[in-house]
Amino acid sequence: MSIDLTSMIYTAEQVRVGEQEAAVACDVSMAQLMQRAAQACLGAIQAQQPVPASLLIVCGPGNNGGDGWVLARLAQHAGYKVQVAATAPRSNLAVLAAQAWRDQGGLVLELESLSAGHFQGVDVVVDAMFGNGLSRDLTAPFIDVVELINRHEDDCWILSIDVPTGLDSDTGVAKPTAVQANCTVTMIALKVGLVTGEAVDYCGDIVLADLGISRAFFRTPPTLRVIQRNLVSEHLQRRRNSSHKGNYGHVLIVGGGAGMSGAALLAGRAALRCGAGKVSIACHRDSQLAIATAQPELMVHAVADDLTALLDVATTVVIGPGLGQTAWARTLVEQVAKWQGPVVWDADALNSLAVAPFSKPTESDWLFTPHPGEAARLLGCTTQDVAANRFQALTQICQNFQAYTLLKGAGTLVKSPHQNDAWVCRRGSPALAVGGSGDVLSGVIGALLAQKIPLEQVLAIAAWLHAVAGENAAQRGERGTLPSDLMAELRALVNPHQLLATGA
Ligand SMILES: NC(=O)C1=CN([C@@H]2O[C@H](COP(=O)(O)OP(=O)(O)OC[C@H]3O[C@@H](n4cnc5c(N)ncnc54)[C@H](OP(=O)(O)O)[C@@H]3O)[C@@H](O)[C@H]2O)[C@@H](O)CC1
Ligand SMILES: Nc1ncnc2c1ncn2[C@@H]1O[C@H](COP(=O)(O)OP(=O)(O)O)[C@@H](O)[C@H]1O
Ligand SMILES: [K+]
Repeated sequence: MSIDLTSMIYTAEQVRVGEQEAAVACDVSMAQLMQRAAQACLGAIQAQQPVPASLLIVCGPGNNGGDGWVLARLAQHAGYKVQVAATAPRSNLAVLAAQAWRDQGGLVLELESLSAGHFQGVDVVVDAMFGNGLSRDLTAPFIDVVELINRHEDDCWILSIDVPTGLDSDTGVAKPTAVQANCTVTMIALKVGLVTGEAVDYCGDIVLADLGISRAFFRTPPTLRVIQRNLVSEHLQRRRNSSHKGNYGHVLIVGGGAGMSGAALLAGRAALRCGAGKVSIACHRDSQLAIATAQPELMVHAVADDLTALLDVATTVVIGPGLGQTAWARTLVEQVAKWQGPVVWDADALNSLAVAPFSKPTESDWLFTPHPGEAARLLGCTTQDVAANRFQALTQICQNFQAYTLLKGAGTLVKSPHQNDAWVCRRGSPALAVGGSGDVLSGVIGALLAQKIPLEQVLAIAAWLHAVAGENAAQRGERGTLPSDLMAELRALVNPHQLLATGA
């Protein structure tokens, strides 16, 4: 069976340990790996800029710099004009590679002396300062060089070797800034820090160079798996011709407090468009008319304080969209917390749990969909703490609340409380950065749960559908895309067997 290498994501430590074991298993030396790494970078440059382009290669002290030194030699042999700016090499391999460059007559500019003038006529800048060995925040001169490189992003094509310098390869956080690459050629495996959080602003196109040791390396189980289209199509089979609405569940959406009817409406619409058999809304009396008028297929109930009758007929509950934090909201949260069945907790329902948690009934399955702010409240930390290590925050919420958890934002992360596997969604668009997008997502999850998509997969599938719907809606203009625009896209995406033009 062939492995899709780009679907498995590892921590820096896993790569460090795994690459050494894999190299031994494949009888390849570290020096050979470095040679192959440089060769892979040369390939990426050749695909972008043919000879005789001009290259500026900026090398740091470790093996990332070593890759840069080897590349300098290979690129010059290939006919490129090469300048190297470097700090003194410290790792053994980098020392040897630097010497080989000098032996070939290559000149070297001190990193500290690098200035805007050196970028004149340069077509390609290669960032070989730090890779997965970045151990602390950047300081001078590296931070100045990163800023200098970024100032030339319009006139040069920027390639980062392994990881954009400054980006933490585990967390995707810039420390405190990072190279904004057009392309990152990453070695052996994709790293967590390349696919979540801020990383999407720095890496550009990511090219994976497996350096010929993948067959041994990929025995290591990954930290994250990339959510892929086939997971979605596997679980969204054609409907039986004889089926009826009773086969597709009954979603109850609890939300729509006074003045917040829109959020519940969006969640309800998304649940309908994703195939729920029936969708009811339990909302504040002030919101009832607006929701019922906007979408006749929704059954809209004004609830003063008692959800019993609605909970009795629901197969899935989504609580949170437009719920607010009033005493009314808290009464509803208390009742849903005792309900036995699958519950999606979103928005203010999560905030309510953060303030006063309930223990989950054993018969219930809870699914949490926090954005980083809500995640911080659940964990009693700051949003910055969550951003500093999204994967850790995800894992902690999962453990603390025994909830299937989806941490929102670019590179959405998903984890089950029962399995070690976690997922990352590499699809999506900043078009989704608008109020109401999250409400749509909670409706999608509710609909999928109602249709009996397994708990272990449901958040991953919903994240992918929502992200790709966002991408597709953004085709008509990223800025100004509305959550309402996702509905038609979702409808097409949840019918993969119909071969509609979904653009996915
Ligand atoms: N191993 C292999 O098989 C292969 C590895 N490959 C390549 O090697 C790269 C990993 O190499 P690496 O481990 O040497 O790490 P790297 O990123 O060069 O940096 C470490 C150096 O930087 C220093 N340093 C760190 N942070 C700093 C800071 N903020 N400011 C200043 N200094 C700082 C740190 O010093 P220290 O923390 O020890 O004081 C150390 O000297 C990997 O990304 C890939 O490109 C490929 O060739 C394929 C085969
Ligand atoms: N830049 C982005 N890239 C990918 N997805 C995004 C981006 N910005 C927002 N999203 C997605 O949009 C949704 C926003 O949800 P949320 O913050 O809860 O918004 P709201 O509460 O206003 O509905 C999440 O699913 C999030 O992952
Ligand atoms: K780098």
